[in-house]
Amino acid sequence: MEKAAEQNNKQSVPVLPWMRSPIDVGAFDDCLLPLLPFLDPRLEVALQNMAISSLFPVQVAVWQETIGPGSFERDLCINSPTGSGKTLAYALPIVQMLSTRAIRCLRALVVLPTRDLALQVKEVFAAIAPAVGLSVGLAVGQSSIVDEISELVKRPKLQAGICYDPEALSLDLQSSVDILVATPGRLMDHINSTKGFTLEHLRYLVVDETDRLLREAYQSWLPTVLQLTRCSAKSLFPHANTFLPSTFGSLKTIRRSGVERGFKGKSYPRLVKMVLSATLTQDPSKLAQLDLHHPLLLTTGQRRYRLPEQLESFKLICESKLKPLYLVALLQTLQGEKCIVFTSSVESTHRLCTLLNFFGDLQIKIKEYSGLQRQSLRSKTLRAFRVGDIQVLVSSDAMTRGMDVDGVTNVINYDIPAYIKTYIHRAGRTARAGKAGRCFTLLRKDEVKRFKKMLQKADHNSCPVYSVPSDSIESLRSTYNSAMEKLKETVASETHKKRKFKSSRMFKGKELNNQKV
Ligand SMILES: Nc1ncnc2c1ncn2[C@@H]1O[C@H](COP(=O)(O)OP(=O)(O)OP(=O)(O)O)[C@@H](O)[C@H]1O
Repeated sequence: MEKAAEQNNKQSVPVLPWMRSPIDVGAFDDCLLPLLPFLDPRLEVALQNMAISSLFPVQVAVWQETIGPGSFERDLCINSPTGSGKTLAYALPIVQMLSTRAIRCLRALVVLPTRDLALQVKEVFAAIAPAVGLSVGLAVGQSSIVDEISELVKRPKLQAGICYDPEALSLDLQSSVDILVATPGRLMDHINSTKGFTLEHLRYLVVDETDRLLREAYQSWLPTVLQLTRCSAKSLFPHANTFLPSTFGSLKTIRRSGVERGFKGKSYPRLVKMVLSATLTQDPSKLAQLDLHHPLLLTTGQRRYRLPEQLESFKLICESKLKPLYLVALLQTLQGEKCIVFTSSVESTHRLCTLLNFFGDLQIKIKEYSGLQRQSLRSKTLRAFRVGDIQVLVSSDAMTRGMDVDGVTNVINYDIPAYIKTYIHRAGRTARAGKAGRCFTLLRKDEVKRFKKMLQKADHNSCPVYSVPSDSIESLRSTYNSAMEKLKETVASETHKKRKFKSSRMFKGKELNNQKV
């Protein structure tokens, strides 16, 4: 026992020296808005309109390091549990800092791994930024690239009959947004091809869900952004010979080499980075990619992984083949409370959702949400789930990260997550913002030990068995058998359709190739 605990502790000692002396977010209390030093009164009103009357501890801690005495001098790495309010923790100080800007140009960029997540974060900025005259844009590929460009870049009004120099025109393009929330792919599209889209004035870069974003290269977006925001002789006075509006009035934003102590070789004002996750990586090689300046870690307590305090975990132990029955019985006891059921793959998400919908008398609206679906369908499902038209969402891990849906009181792991990180992100869809929530995990007997060990990594030692009455399982058997029959038929017909579709596409492809020859 002791040996295991010792090993766990050893694992949690970070390799990087700066990670060993973090700011403990746990030492902060909530802070009522009127008591928050330097808060712009216009932002206070905007927050009140969002029904926010005080800031959460992580938000107070970040405020201290940005608007407070910390003055954005260090890059911030924020490791704080799911639902603790990380979005506002970075959005509020950025908006407050930019509230005094004279000329509109792109000064803050927030990058997130998925469209739905980017949309959600944009909503938070959109609720506060207009109060101080700032505008927020979204680059996620939701609309056509042409529409997106017209929202991000302002074109000069041209008068008919006058001949314009195209070179001069492209210099006149200006950003329509101060803050941009983007997914990496669309960001790269704009960097590569949108005239007038520039990162030369960027002052804040937020990498939300950092460990997920660092796991994949996403068209090398990070090295590209870092390269474009690095100081160079050219970026010192980019258009020295032209009288651009951007060189007037916004001199503060022009990058120049700093001579201040600690800033040698860095541009100044340097690009401030804020990186966040509920399971922030401690891997030095991954963090090195971010090129952090004198980083400061903000984390809650000693443990690397933490679950929300209000989360209760339960396990349901059953044979593999009885899992659907236990799930249905559990859903019945939850009586239509908002619930997310997680599976291990997009295929099993589809199968499970189809099967559940064959249990005719459940009287619960159940839909799937997975990476297999078109984005538009996924967003539609999510909207319906938000407003309560759907009560149960069966999801693959596409849903695990960051999604904030009000009123989700239960999370069910139909399949045991492979890692504690996955458990944290799944379970974290409930028990958010200090509210209560429950996470149920269906387990085979032989999985119980592994599951217990996994939860210990997050210091989560209480996970009692949740018993489903055996008579409710028995009463479901006949419905289950007929639902399974229907599922088999549906799967067979879908496989047949897929094959037909595939072969018709191959045939069309061959025809096209023959035409080319
Ligand atoms: N100061 C506050 N007062 C009341 N509610 C708040 C406050 N700050 C944030 N919230 C609410 O708390 C919820 C969780 O916030 P947020 O999505 O930022 O959490 P998070 O830490 O980013 O979680 P995750 O790690 O899952 O992404 C949201 O519904 C948000 O509106």
